[in-house]
Amino acid sequence: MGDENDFYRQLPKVELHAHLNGSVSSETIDKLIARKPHLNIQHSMTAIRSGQRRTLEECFQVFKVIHQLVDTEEDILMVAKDVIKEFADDGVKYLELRSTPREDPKTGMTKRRYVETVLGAIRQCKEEGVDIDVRFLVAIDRRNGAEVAMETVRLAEDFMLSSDGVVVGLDLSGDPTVGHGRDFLPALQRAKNGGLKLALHLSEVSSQADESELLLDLPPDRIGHGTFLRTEAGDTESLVEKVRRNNVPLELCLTSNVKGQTVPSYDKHHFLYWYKLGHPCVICTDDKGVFCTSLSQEYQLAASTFDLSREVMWDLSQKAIGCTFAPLSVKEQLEQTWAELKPRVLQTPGP
Ligand SMILES: CNc1ncnc2c1ncn2[C@@H]1O[C@H](COP(=O)(O)O)[C@@H](O)[C@H]1O
Ligand SMILES: [Zn+2]
Repeated sequence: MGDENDFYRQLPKVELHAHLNGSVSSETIDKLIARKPHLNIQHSMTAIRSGQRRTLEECFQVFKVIHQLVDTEEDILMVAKDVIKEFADDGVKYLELRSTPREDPKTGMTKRRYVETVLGAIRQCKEEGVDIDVRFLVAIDRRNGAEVAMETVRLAEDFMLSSDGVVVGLDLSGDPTVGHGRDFLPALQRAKNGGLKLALHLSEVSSQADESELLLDLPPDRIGHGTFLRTEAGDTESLVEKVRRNNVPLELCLTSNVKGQTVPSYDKHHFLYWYKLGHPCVICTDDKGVFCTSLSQEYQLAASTFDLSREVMWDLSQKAIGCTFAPLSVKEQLEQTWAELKPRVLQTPGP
């Protein structure tokens, strides 16, 4: 009798929505705390455990604490390598990591060095033979405004051309209650014209209808969360219709949304709505460290909540390949990997 945990760990998976500093495991947090005892940071300040919930605002406080712990090149290298290896151990074959470049005059960190360090971690994991293909999305934190956003786009453009295909796109994230998407339109438009793919957090909270309406016209290449797309009415065409017309895949993160209280319970998660429409949906973790989860756990949770079979979950993980920002040759390789693993993983007897 196949154990469900084992099945979901062995299921080959694609992770497309993972914030680097939100993905730091408690083991890595231990190492960081040991490096910086003077900060007096406790474990309870960096993670939201099972059964616990926080407002989204409180979640953003947690990131500030983690950022204090991760403020040198050495920290970033360690964090990125640990996170990549943890995803690989969890059966993730292809990962798109995202992170906001930070500078810190105290440690001498620059935004360019920040990105170079993450790319260095990706390279080292590859050299060490870690069985995972990793790409990077440069993140814009909406809190930092339009000017910084444009700077970030320029940085991303540089790396897109010099990183051997590792930097593939841009993310718009950060506290959704801060700022307005219209301020980021010029930067996002420029990025898109320059060939960067766009993964945008959209309608993570209610009251973002105007912004989503505007940003959906870009259109983005993928949408993070889209929790309130369904209920917010647009002016002319509904937001749902716009998303469907452009066939923009959704990155859906069950635990993140429930623990962050933008979705009242797992069974009310908008996954089911979009899945039933036959719309491309990719299950993701968002912040596996902060929300104490893993991608295999998220797949298992979706399966148990919505009563989906192993075959259905296999299809979901396979369809995610088509939603990656990887070049066609990589997508074909991944399809090959899925095909090779299928008989062994799927056809072992279930419960
Ligand atoms: C919970 N839902 C969410 N909504 C919006 N943005 C989020 C997020 N979770 C994480 N981030 C974004 O990712 C940063 C941490 O990783 P990096 O320092 O970039 O690696 C946060 O500061 C925030 O900007
Ligand atoms: Zn996110």
